[in-house]
Amino acid sequence: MAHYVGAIDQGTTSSRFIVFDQAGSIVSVAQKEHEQIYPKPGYVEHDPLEIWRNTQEVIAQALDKKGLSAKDLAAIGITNQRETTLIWDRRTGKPLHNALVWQDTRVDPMVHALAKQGGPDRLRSKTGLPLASYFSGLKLRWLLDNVPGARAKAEAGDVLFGNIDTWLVWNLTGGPDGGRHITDVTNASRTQLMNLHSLGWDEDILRLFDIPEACLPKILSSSEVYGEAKGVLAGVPIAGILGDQQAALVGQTCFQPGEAKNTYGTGCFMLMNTGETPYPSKAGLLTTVGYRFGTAKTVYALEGSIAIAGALVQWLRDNLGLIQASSDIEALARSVEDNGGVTIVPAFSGLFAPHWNADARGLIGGLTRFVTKGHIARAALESTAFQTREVLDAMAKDTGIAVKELRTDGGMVVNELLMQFQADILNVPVVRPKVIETTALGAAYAAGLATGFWSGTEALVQNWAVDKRWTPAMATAERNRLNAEWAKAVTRSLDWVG
Ligand SMILES: Nc1ncnc2c1ncn2[C@@H]1O[C@H](COP(=O)(O)OP(=O)(O)O)[C@@H](O)[C@H]1O
Ligand SMILES: O=P(O)(O)OC[C@H](O)CO
Repeated sequence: MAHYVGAIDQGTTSSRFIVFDQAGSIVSVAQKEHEQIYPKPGYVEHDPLEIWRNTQEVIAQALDKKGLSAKDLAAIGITNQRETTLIWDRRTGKPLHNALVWQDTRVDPMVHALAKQGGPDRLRSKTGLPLASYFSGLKLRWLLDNVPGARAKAEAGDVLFGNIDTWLVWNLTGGPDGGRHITDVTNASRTQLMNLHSLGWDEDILRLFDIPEACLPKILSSSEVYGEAKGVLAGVPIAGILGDQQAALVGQTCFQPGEAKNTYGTGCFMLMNTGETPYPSKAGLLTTVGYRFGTAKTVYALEGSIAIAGALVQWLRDNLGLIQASSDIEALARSVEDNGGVTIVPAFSGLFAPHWNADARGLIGGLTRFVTKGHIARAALESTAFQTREVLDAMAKDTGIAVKELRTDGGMVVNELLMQFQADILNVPVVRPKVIETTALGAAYAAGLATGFWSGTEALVQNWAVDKRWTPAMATAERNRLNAEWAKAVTRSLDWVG
């Protein structure tokens, strides 16, 4: 009998394959980074073939490490960086262009043009999303307009569109040889092409964006058997698909309305379960699909998306050479007592929630000759905490719910300095669960629920356990002073270009 469930977690910086047992504990893991391609300012691309190769490699490695094979897996789930957009040839399986990553801002001119036509309100009420370069729809439009011959082939159904989930399922189920062209409702909700109420592609928006429906995948639930894998996982049912932030919501077992989690990876994303009807935001949040398990009712979420969190740590490492490894930032930040008056606003792709200012750009403010590398490191970590505070305030404004404690996960939460500062600046306790790979865990849960490996959500809630809790320890006056400095710096970063 198969004792485990596997999950592919294809993130912005790396691909992982993780094997979980019935208790939701990690049995084996393998991970590989892929190249970030920056052809010009504002452009961010990934090579889809590299992602597919890495995915196959990490699957084989994770199984090998523990002497496992496909027979040991009851099912696999897939979770992925959302919105990242690619098109490929149905016959050859070859991508027609690098994938346009969610952070890529090349469609800003289209955003401005559509805004003049009065699009934003219509789009928000139908899709829950503001008009922004972040989502897939306009990225797909750019590819169809700019890759020679792509539009005609897409109209004929010979060129397929997908986010990374769709690309991986299609390849895992045979590629040109009968691969399934599907997505799940959470990923579809981030294209800005899906109607949040009918959960189908919206004809009006397809017309507005000039997208042929023939190239779009079929939208399915987040938890059902989509097909069997071929290759190294031959015969294993693929039974769960969730965008990575929704997967973390499931992995953190936020199944009750009002429960929320915050995932600190390349970006930082807070999602709150808002129950079975879409909850419109007036405070700059996104309304999105949280999850849909098989034929059960769809659960919606409010989301505060922050584009740059861990990516700023990577930037200090790769572009400035201040640190050798991301993990070095904590010691460097601890080498000083405070931020020395420095504030960093990492508006590298504009500012996302709650500002949605495409023309914002990053700044480092408050520099004096006193400032050292340590202060820069500290201000970099603090920027994630300040952005999270803005998002939590927006959640409270929209829903009237003051989160009692914040469940965290993602690559940055090993950073204890950040976790304490986060609790201090929110004035809310911050909790880290035992398993911080909740993104992969959520995808595994979706797959295991569909195949009966887990009996229901109650069993999953039993699996969740606290590793560490940080309680607020900062004086109110200091918190207010720091928050005011942050607000001032944000004002200066807005509308920098354009
Ligand atoms: N100790 C650390 N302190 C701060 N940031 C870290 C630390 N370790 C990793 N990171 C950051 O976490 C991010 C990776 O987290 P992960 O959840 O794997 O991201 P993703 O899913 O977006 O690929 C990177 O941006 C990295 O810079
Ligand atoms: O890869 P992550 O974890 O930074 O997540 C990216 C998000 O899905 C983008 O919306």
